[in-house]
Amino acid sequence: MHILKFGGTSVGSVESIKQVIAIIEQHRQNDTSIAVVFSAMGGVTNQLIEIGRMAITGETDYMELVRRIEDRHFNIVKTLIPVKEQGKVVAHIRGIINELEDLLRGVSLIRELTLRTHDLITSFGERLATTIIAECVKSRGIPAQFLDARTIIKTDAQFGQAGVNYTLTNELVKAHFDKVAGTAGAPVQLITGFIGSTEKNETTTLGRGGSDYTASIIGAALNADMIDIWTDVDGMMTADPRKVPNAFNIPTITYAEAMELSHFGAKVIYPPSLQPAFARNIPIRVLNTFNPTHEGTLVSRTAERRQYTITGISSIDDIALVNVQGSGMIGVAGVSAKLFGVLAAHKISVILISQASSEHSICFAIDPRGAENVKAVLDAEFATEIAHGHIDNIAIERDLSVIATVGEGMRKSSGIAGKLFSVLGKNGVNIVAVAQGSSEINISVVINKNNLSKALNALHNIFFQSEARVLNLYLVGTGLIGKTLLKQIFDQNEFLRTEKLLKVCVVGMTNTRKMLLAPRGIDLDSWQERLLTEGVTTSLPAFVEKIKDYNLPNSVFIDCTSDKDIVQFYESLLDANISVVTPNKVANSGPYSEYRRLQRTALNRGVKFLYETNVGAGLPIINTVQGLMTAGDRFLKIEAILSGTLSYIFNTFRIGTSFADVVREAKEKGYTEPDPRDDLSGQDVARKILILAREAGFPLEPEDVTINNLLPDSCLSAPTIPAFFDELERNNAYFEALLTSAETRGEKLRFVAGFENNKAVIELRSVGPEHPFYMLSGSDNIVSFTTERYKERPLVIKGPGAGAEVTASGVFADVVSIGSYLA
Ligand SMILES: NC(=O)c1ccc[n+]([C@@H]2O[C@H](COP(=O)([O-])OP(=O)(O)OC[C@H]3O[C@@H](n4cnc5c(N)ncnc54)[C@H](O)[C@@H]3O)[C@@H](O)[C@H]2O)c1
Ligand SMILES: N[C@@H](CCO)C(=O)O
Ligand code: NA
Repeated sequence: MHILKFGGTSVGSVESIKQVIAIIEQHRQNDTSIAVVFSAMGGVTNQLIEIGRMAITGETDYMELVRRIEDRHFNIVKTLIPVKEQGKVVAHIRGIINELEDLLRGVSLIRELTLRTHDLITSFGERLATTIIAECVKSRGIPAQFLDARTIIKTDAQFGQAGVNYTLTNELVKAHFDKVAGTAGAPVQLITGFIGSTEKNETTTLGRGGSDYTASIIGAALNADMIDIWTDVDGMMTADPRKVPNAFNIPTITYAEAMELSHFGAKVIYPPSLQPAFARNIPIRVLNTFNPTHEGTLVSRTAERRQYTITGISSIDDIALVNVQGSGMIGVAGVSAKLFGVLAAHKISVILISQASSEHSICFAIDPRGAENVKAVLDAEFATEIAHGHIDNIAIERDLSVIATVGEGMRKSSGIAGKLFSVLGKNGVNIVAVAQGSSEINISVVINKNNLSKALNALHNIFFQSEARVLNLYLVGTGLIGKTLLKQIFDQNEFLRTEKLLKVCVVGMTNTRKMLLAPRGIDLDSWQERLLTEGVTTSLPAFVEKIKDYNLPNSVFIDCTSDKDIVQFYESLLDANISVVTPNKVANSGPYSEYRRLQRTALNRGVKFLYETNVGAGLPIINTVQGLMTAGDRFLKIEAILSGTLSYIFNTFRIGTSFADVVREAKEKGYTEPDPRDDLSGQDVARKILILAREAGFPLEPEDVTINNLLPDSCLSAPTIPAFFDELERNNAYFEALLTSAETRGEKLRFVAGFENNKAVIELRSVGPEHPFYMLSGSDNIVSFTTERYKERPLVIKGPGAGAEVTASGVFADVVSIGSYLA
């Protein structure tokens, strides 16, 4: 025997009832013997409750609502039953509605609605729906029979949520089905869900999940092979898809997991109502009436081997936490008995409990709507203890949520809690309380409500690993480097997704004119167009505020400008657990205290502040210095060529050519700063040697760097970039003289930065063929580190140190390393 149960949405309309009939026919063709349980048409139960309420207050409009219910049912008859049979069925329905109307007249006369009558009124929903569907099924030539569950399910008289008398019920169910099996054609039993009756034949209802309960009771009594719960979603999902867009179907789940998940708000099934079936080890499938070929979710005692260590993540979005603490609780037996005794006596349901072994405090989560009441109750109950100072005031904390991570795979497997806390920590989600039962299949954490969506998505992303981890990027600056970076991300996305399980998603971008924020991602093959058409006027403060508002997990802010004002936002971004990656040197080359503060903030927040491209573009210079420092080496001396622009210029400039033209070429090749005066003045190199010295452990200030000027004063003071180029033209002889003097000695011009004995000096030198800096070409940078461990021969890094591709690539590598760190 196979039991099918169809919920309210499955029997809510003509179309869905057609689906239901098709599913029943399918089973008949497969020759399975079935019994089918139905809920009321979607919305009807609530309408009946409303009608009852109106009837007691004497409002007569309730008849209007009754008419609407009647029309909805008649409409099914008219569309799904052949005309010649309609009269009989309409009369039948009319008869049932008349009974309801008589009952309501009684209620409105005596102005009283007992729970008993309330149950009777709501029973009409299932009775009407099942009657009609039975007629529809029969009219299709399928042998079928309407079965009023009140004749087989016997309960006590606790109206509203009646307790089932299993002994009697099981006997009646078996007897009925035995009799049916002996009847010619063995008609399919179409059964009203939700209702039963007392021994005195008074109508009762079975409470929440009532029709599932009916299916479960009958299935258990008949020892069914399977129970199918047909609903309007493809089974249970790994998380609520409204909160976690990447949630997906769970193919198999255990009873225990289903129970844990549903307690935390996964509403597809209500497992307590399936208890009779669980007890008999009857598998249950959750299926979609509107997508009947989908495999849905199989709920059974053991789940098959899983791909993931956890099964699902669920949440209760709004809870309050009550904290009872005080020195008088330590080592005193009976405090918790008293506490929870009082809560039970006041019918206060506790969602989660946590007590640390110090016994100094107990906290528990409750529905926030009851918080005031709980406080009053506990204040009264513990008045003496509070007065004597044994217990502090009862404290209530609100605006919290609880997230449950559930799965049999967590049992006896280490590292899961570690992963969970680490992900939340790296995303700046503070954990207010924690609970894990010894069953180990549920770890629950209480967090601030405003972090709920971020936490759910971050956890889902990390635990369901076959899905790539998402990095959310915000890019400021879509100039040379920014644009190249976007192109590189676009080209590399597929590789990152498949090989590194990393999904890099650009969710915001801005330049000086427009900004665009799209939490669902911006397509990188058309970002220019989108920024132009959908972007709004740039406001950096607004951009940063939005980033914080979105509160997306694994967020990275990328500053691809040379702007001085953006830097002020870094700290607050890091503070909000957003990593920062930048080729912009401004932040790291201001006062030492600011440099230090950013480092500290990132460290304290567990996020990253990365700037490899501050020195030597994509060359691994910063990482190398940091590596040596971490391993305890000590820096003695740094000597370097750190300007790609100046390297290119002195490798290209010849007597008889224009120095200004060579500078223009460097700019066109993408080597110069947005303002090339920064390169030629030595400012850019000064910043770099300052940053290197700081990374090497020396707290240098900008004024500790001496720049021996390369340029004549008139060039240095040029007010605009065009004026600067004019001055370069005018001073061509000066640059030729420099070059000639070097060449006559057989040497080359090199703009060298040196750091030794706490002093940094930058100057133009001419070096001979024996010098390691002689053999450089193009935009090459070179840096030579003399350290305690690299003393005899220095550690040298050399290669192109400027240009769009190599710089963007260095920024990209920083971004990807954050992806690995967060994983
Ligand atoms: N070119 C290189 O080889 C190289 C190497 C290493 C580091 N860098 C650094 O990369 C950074 C970017 O250089 P680039 O050549 O791409 O510059 P760019 O002038 O081409 O681009 C700068 C972008 O930033 C935007 N921008 C500037 N201020 C802004 C603000 N306040 N708000 C929003 N957007 C703003 C501009 O609109 C533009 O899109 C600089 O800090 C530079 O020092 C460059
Ligand atoms: N303008 C810089 C870019 C690299 O930081 C240079 O020429 O070296
Ligand atoms: Na670098």
